[in-house]
Amino acid sequence: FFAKPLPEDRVGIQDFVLLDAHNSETAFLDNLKKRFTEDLIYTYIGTLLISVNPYKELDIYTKKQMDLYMGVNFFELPPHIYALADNVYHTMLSEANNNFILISGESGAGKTEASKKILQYYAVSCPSSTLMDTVRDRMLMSNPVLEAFGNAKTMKNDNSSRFGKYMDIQFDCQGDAVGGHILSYLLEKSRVVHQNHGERNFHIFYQLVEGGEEDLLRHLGLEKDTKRYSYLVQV
Ligand SMILES: Nc1ncnc2c1ncn2[C@@H]1O[C@H](COP(=O)(O)OP(=O)(O)OP(=O)(O)O)[C@@H](O)[C@H]1O
Repeated sequence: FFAKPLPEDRVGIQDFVLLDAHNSETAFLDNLKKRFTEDLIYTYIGTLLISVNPYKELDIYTKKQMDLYMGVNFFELPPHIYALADNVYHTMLSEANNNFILISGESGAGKTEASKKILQYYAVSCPSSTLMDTVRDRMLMSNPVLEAFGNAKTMKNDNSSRFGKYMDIQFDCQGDAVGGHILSYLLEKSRVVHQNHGERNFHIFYQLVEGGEEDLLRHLGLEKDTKRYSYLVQV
């Protein structure tokens, strides 16, 4: 018998709880930096997950990685967002209670991407039924629409969410997803008429003007040239 091969992760300390200098900010940051330079972007503080944005595609979100983390004890494998997602799911089922994942960080930290990784993980790992597929498709496929209307390029992030998002997935006692909600709040409406220097309006306006079909543009009285519209070319 062969044990599942563990991904390499022997850089620094995987869990800050084990850091000797536990009240030293420098030691904390050094550990994060050391791991980050080896493309290890995740580190735990107990059950809390710290993620550092790599700003490049890493080979850590494959189906193989998902399989590795499915149903495995939280601390058994190197820190990963899949471990967190899996742990929350199983805790919910075993405790028959609501559970939540709170994602926070400054603009560009990777919150939106993290939420998408979690959804993708559930899409693959949760039991599948026709209803589940519908829920899954709606949760996953609503993202591009929400991002078109609610995201914009800012100085910090080319795809910055300019609204808060609350998302819930409802599961039955078997662990099948049976429904969900996505609520948006505090949309930065002022961006429609004013953007700071170097920033852009919501993606949808450019997508419409540049990518809209001729008939639609004619119907809306628009021309295929974003430079004609002052709300789209503020400097
Ligand atoms: N895990 C990741 N792997 C690779 N690239 C990432 C990852 N997370 C984030 N990025 C990159 O960083 C960019 C910004 O991330 P994201 O939009 O998730 O930030 P955010 O915290 O939601 O920002 P905002 O608060 O402005 O919406 C992404 O468009 C992507 O290019």
